[in-house]
Amino acid sequence: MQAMKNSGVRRPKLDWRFVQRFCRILKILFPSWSNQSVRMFLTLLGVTLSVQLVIYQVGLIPSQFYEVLSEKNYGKFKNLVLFAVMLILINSTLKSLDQYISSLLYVSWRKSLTEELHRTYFKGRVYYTLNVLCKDIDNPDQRISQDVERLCKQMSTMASRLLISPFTVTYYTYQCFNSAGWIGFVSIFGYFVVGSILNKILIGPIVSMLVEQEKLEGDFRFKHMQIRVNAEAAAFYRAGKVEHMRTDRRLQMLLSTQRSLMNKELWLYIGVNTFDYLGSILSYIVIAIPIFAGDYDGLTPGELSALVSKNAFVCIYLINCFTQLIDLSTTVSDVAGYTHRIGELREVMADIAKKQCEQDQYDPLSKDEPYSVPADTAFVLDRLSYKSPVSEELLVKDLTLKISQGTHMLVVGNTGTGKTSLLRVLNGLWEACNGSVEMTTCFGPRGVLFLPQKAYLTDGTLREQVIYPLKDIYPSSGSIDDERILKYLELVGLSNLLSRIGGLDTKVDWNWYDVLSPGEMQRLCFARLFYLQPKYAVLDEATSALTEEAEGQLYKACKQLGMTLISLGHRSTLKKHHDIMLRLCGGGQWELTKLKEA
Ligand SMILES: Nc1ncnc2c1ncn2[C@@H]1O[C@H](COP(=O)(O)OP(=O)(O)OP(=O)(O)O)[C@@H](O)[C@H]1O
Repeated sequence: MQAMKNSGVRRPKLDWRFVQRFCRILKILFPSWSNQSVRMFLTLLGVTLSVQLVIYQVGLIPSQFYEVLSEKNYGKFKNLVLFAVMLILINSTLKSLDQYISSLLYVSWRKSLTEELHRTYFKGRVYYTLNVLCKDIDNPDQRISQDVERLCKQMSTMASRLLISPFTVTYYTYQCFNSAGWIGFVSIFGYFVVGSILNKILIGPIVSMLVEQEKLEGDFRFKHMQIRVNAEAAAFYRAGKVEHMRTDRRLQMLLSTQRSLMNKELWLYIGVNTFDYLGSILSYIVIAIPIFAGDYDGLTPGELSALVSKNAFVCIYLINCFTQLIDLSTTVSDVAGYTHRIGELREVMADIAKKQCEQDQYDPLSKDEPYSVPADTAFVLDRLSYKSPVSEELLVKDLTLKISQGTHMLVVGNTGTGKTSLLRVLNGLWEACNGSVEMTTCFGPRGVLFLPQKAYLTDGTLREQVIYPLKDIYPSSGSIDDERILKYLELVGLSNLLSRIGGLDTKVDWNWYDVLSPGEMQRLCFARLFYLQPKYAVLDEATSALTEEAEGQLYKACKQLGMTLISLGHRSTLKKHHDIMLRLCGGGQWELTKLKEA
């Protein structure tokens, strides 16, 4: 909403930018000539052309009936009926095939476009920056799931009509020119041009309103998702009333925008329908011109009515081709709206990905020359200063320190002093304002692993929770891997979970956040840590929901497994597990103290 109100932000319209964005999307939908979508598209073209040939034959049938009936020729009449039935059967089969291929195209397009968006979305840290730090774009999830779906649906419904129109327009223009002369042909074309200009004017405001409506649709859905995810917390507050009010408020905003959109669409509908019905009268005016000019004076009434019927079909069909194009206006306005939303998302994601790629090039690990930092060091911070993205005040100023193997470090400080932000900077999620931070070891099982403050559980089986973020177990380990997982589940005190769930690989359809207590979630995250056994474990209040005794056991186990710990926390009992302590004092100040003598 805010973005739309900014005077600097261009409103989405049916303009050149739309054409560019649309062409870029087309490139994704049709990546190469040998692509499946291209083959389907060509088949669709073949089928629609065949439909047109059959329709042309069907259209000529009434005039043949006039002729046969006025001659009272029973034999010809019988053959004509059989011919007509056959044509209708072919026609209905081809039309069904047309619908079927359009649906297949929709699925294929949706796959290509969504997968392309996913590729950039999940590249590096793009999804984080987009969802947490980037304020330029609303509801990326909705754009990827719903907007792509609707765009592909609308395009697939348009496809066959758009595909065929150049052929039908050319053919029926030629026929119309033959039967009604240049006056008929020019008047029909003029009529179409006027209709198109009017429609372009009427579509203009609809596109930007549709974009706004989709944003509000996303906000409304997000509100429901928020309640779904936090149902228990809301229920403890007995927050039904307030959430009801807030959710209704979002619904009202959405519905009022939908109403305004419909008001604008009303004018477009009036335009489209008037164009349709005026078109049918225009066809008779076009036919009337040669009749009143006396061109057909020599014909008998039977011949004249057959000719009028044939000419009427040709002219009506040409007008119909144009009205079908004009009827697409509402679909075009939808396509334009979704194209802008998806195009905008692609552009922002590409920008973020490019920027992150440039940043990563400065990563010393990716440089060719040997790095001078000792191998037993994980992070080197040199006069590092950072701040939160929305504030100008430094959280930490000129922090210089090395995090080395075997030296366990505790980071403490008041709320909001920037402890978790330090980890964000170490992980490359946030940029430093000044100075440098270098991660001199890799990320993952053999290097550094972060346990964030909010335990993250993915969807899937218990095994998938434990081995996360690995995709599969180590292929060679087989049953040894099972034993390791079971051992670590026991070590963290979660063996009961295994019997509760029914096995490591039992498929679960619940949300892990709903069935585990915060303590159990933290224990599960430790099982993950033990399984992955990194050299360095960065723990952000990872034991806050556990007893001090459990905390002690888990820290001991980490050390026995050879991990160097970097912990954040408020508890004084944490001190005894660490060698040095970094205190963040706020306002950029910090102090480093030794907890144990070496
Ligand atoms: N995504 C964000 N966008 C803008 N500001 C943020 C964001 N995340 C955190 N901040 C702000 O940055 C400051 C430091 O936050 P941080 O999470 O590092 O605090 P912390 O010291 O870890 O606090 P706590 O002890 O409560 O975990 C806070 O003022 C916070 O509001």
